[in-house]
Amino acid sequence: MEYVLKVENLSKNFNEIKALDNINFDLKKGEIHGIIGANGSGKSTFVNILFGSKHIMETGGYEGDIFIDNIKVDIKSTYDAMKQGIGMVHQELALFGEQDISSNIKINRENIIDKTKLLGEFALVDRNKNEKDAKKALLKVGVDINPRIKVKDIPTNLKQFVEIAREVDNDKLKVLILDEPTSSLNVEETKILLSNLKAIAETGVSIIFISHRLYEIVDVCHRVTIFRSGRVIKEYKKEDYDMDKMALDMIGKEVVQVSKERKNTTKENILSFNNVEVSYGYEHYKNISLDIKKGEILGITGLAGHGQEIFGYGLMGLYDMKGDVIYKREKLIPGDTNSIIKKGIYLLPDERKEWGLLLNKSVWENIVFEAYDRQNSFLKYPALGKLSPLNYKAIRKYSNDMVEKLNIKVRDIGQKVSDLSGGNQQKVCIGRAITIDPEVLFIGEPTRGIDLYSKEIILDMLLKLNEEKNTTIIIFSGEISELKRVCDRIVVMYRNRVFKIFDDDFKSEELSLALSGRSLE
Ligand SMILES: Nc1ncnc2c1ncn2[C@@H]1O[C@H](COP(=O)(O)OP(=O)(O)OP(=O)(O)O)[C@@H](O)[C@H]1O
Repeated sequence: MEYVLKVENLSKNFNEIKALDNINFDLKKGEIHGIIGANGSGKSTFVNILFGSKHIMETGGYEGDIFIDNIKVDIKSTYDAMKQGIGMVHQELALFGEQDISSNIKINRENIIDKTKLLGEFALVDRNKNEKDAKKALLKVGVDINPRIKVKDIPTNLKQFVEIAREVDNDKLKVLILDEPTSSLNVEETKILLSNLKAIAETGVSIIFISHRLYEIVDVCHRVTIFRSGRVIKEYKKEDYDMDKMALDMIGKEVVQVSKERKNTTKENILSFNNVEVSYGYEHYKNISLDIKKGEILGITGLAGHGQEIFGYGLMGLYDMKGDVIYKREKLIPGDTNSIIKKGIYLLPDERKEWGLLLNKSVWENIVFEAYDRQNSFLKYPALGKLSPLNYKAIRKYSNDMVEKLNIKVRDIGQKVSDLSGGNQQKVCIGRAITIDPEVLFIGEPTRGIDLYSKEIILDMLLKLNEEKNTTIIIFSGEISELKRVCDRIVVMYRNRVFKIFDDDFKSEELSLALSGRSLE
């Protein structure tokens, strides 16, 4: 059997945490090999080792052997990995926003105009050829966009395609590692990417594919390896795929899906957007109106790039919003974030880099700091305000409870957030939002990058927050099946406007049609 990559007895410790324990893994030429596992099960650590990531070396390296084309290799840096033909797209995107798409794709592989034709020693970048190459690579991954556009002006879903195109442009690429490449893509874009990955694999490139979406894994992968607590629990061949069994292997117990009994009948609006205008980059939204009802869970959905995030982002100043916004009969100034938060509205954006996590601080500090900072919570002597010392006993109890309730995988609440897996960092953010206890909570893609067990825990927490505290929750997300389970109403955005609002029959064919701007009539 022709293995392009083989891994034997790979282990990795982060101090006392055993992130990987004797992993054996192989990858055939032209194979798409899926890796699945709960948050914190070691998937990213595994691929970070293969890609020579800096933080692996800085934390003592790894044990075990890695073979490329049957030759043992020592991967100590990203450079070593790239020399072996390994390319990787991380969970957190790494592009240069101020540069155009083609410069990002051709980075370190720029075409140079023949020096002999030039005076002097310096070489000139051949922009035309770069753009042609970039266009070719983009088409290979399934998108047709102008490579001259600056990366900062394209939405996250397109950035994901640009990053993959950057790796695919490398004609020495043997192994392509994709860590949750579809988490910011909608159903259509995911289909496009998956079918193009299949075509790329057919050209002989081998792919390691990490995802929390089982249906994608079984669609695109020839083989799947399941990680649990840093170990390989099982390997599935395509003919043996069974999603229920795979889920059970991954989590170690059955997952029960939560859902809401819809009963919100209030007519009272808590927050209204009246003919507002929103803009960012090249996008412009005009005359947008939406009433949000007190105590409801409102889902806002749409294909990526159609504006599901504009209300939360506009109100909190991440996008420019102008116009009339009324909160409990009072006029709000969009972008005046501090006073809006003080009034009881909070936003947890869908992009991780916007979360405002204090990466070098502990889990407990991240959970309580905003409530302490903005609301003087967790003080030993509340009457003294900020002069009071913190009530560490209460903080410890509260943070431990939150860690348990949200199933956050941590050594203890003193662990630095930067040391947590991506999914567990996300859960810390949700813990922070719950701690602030807002009256209105905007939350973007709350289950992105979250394993299928923890997804239910998060949705259940949101349901409880809504039921017990009557918090109005606005979830903007592309995960329609989840919205259907937990929302009172669902707004479908299409081409920069509110296309339709559904308040009863979520099963209707109309909801799917609305996503592409169509209706039954
Ligand atoms: N730099 C680090 N220092 C300490 N512990 C770390 C560090 N990086 C990762 N870990 C720990 O290693 C374990 C595996 O994390 P890893 O990121 O590989 O999980 P994952 O399966 O990719 O999770 P997710 O699905 O959430 O992305 C976790 O317990 C995590 O807290």
